Amino acid sequence: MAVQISPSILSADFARLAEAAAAVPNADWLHVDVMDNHFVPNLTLGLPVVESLLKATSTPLDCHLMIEDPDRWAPSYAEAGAGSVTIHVEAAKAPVRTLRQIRRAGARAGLALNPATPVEPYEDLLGELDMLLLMTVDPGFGGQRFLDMVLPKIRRTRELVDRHGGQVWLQVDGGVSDATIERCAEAGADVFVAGNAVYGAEDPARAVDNLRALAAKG
Ligand SMILES: O=C(CO)[C@H](O)[C@H](O)COP(=O)(O)O
Ligand SMILES: [Fe+2]
Repeated sequence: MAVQISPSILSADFARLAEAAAAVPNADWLHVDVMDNHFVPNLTLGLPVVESLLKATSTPLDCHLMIEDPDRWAPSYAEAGAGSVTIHVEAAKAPVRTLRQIRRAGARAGLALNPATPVEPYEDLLGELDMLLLMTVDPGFGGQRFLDMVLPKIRRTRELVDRHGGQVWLQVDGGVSDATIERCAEAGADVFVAGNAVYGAEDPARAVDNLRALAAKG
């Protein structure tokens, strides 16, 4: 699968989200971090902002829900028009039902795993998924240091996914930068979220191109 880059608007200016979207016309997705101050100790944005963003950009939205009770909230993001909706396995009580609802509403269904959550117990869920998100930091904040300890899990997940036909995208999120993206790609990731590495750069679009080129090497 070709490399995909999903800049995280968590690292952009929240008063200028439409401009942040326009700054990366070469991105495959815009990554939207929804945090509720319960599942993670930070509060960001919710459905009304996602609805406004959908009107402001044609880049598909990759919504990463770091919230309690995703079973209740996730389908609304898909119904609103998000291209991809990812729920955390640590928070979902009925992940299969919720993933099916996301797909039925026309979005790609994603399942996210924290760094300390093993992937093996979820092998049977692969058929319900369009994307597996392996967090490479503990979720909650942008600008954290990439956790190398997740690399073996990325490798094992790539093997699992390939054994099941290779349809499921493998996304990494957290501390992905010029310095770490090749290692992630080499381990088997194909969708790369980057917040600080894109919006902390002087030229965000150039940063996307650089990340893409480095990932393609890995
Ligand atoms: O989900 C997230 C944090 O929980 C963000 O998507 C992630 O941290 C991106 O920011 P950065 O690339 O700066 O680490
Ligand atoms: Fe994220």
